[in-house]
Amino acid sequence: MKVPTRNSKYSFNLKIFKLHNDKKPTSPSPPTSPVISAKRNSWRASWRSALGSKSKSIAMASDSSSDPIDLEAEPVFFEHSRCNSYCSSYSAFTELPHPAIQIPQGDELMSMPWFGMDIGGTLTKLVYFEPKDITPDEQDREAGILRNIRRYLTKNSAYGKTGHRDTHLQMDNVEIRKRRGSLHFIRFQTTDMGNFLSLAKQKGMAELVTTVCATGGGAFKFEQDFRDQVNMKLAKFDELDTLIKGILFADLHNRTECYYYENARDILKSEKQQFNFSQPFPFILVNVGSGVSILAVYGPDNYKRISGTSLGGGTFLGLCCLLTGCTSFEEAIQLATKGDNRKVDKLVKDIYGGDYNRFGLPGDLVASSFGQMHLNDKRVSVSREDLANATLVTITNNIGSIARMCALNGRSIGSSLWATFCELTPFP
Ligand SMILES: Nc1ncnc2c1ncn2[C@@H]1O[C@H](COP(=O)(O)OP(=O)(O)O)[C@@H](O)[C@H]1O
Ligand SMILES: CC(C)(COP(=O)(O)O)[C@@H](O)C(=O)NCCC(=O)O
Repeated sequence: MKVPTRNSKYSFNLKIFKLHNDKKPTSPSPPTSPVISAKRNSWRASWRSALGSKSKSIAMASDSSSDPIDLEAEPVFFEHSRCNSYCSSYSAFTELPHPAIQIPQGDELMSMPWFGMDIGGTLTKLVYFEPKDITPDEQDREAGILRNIRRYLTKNSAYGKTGHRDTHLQMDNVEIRKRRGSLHFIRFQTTDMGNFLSLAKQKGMAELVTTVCATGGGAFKFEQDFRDQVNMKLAKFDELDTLIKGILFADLHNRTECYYYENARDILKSEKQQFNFSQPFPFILVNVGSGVSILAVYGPDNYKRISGTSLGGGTFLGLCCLLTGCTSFEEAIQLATKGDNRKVDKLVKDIYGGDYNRFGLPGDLVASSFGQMHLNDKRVSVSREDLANATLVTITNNIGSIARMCALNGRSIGSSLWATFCELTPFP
């Protein structure tokens, strides 16, 4: 994967690295396409019925185990916030819980308001379902507190010091558990959890909400705080299980969610294009949060966490703050947009004087990230923007390389750890 290095509008949204089989199949041949699409679409049927959707789909036994993974294909992406960070949270209340998860009985999860939370290492993502099909009768019966919460969340886009509603991500006309309404996406710094709990208490949430579906490490870390401060129980769902379900949910409700870059290798010609994610399995999912988890996904309920790296979004932000003195992600990205990593990194041509032809390494390829920064004259001439850009390129290139290595290892290493992966990937 090549990450844009200059003159491009950055957003840190590399979350899904799709290694898809859009290219000609290699030996052995996969089934003919009608069979593939019927099989691959089978997850949609069960998904739709779980969500109570009326749309028709092909219902067949799910088995995508013969699908190859094309290692040469370009990665595809989902918009960062809606489908990735937030998907854990909204899938929590759209999906049935894992059998091992203790879910409260009765109406605790069914009564409004409906919230889902993903409490990550950096950001907490809160999803609120606003019912839009409230009958006059229901409106009369609606408790004052519930109405106030609804109004407070939907009329504002900033809450407390760091709370922010991403209005551009809002999903309207969504059907969940036979109710129709909008999904609102709110985020705040996880370090602000204390303030969030105070605000929740102040708005009367504690009197109305007894259980909230939650994913992410913070669902464990803050469980007791929720109980003690707002008398709320957390129904915990695993973040990676729900991540996959959330992606499928988002794609089902918004077919333009998944995209890739055409001509990705040429930044001037590269163009964002919609990607058809209707036949998704198998794929490699790279979930870039504070750290990075890499999953091989074979079906909605069939995946493995095959690798990870501690060099993730948190590293980009942390290093940028250290190197440039910036204090927010937005600032870091702004700086990176204007910088030039070539003033910081050592390129192949800085070493070879041009391309390293024998192994196909172009002169413009980064040979050594930050490789010029040991030289005083280079150090004094770089800008904060260049340093931010080089940090972004370092982190994203590294994630891309690891993701690709994971796929390649799957082709060549036949260990038990990789058993399913190898089985699903007919390696030539
Ligand atoms: N507004 C923001 N504030 C902080 N980090 C952000 C923001 N927008 C994007 N990010 C990036 O996203 C990363 C967090 O991603 P996320 O998926 O929410 O991870 P986590 O679940 O670990 O909190 C940060 O480390 C940062 O690189
Ligand atoms: C521990 C995590 C799953 C937590 O998820 P996050 O809050 O970063 O989204 C993730 O940070 C991770 O996979 N870190 C990499 C650990 C490793 O394999 O080196």
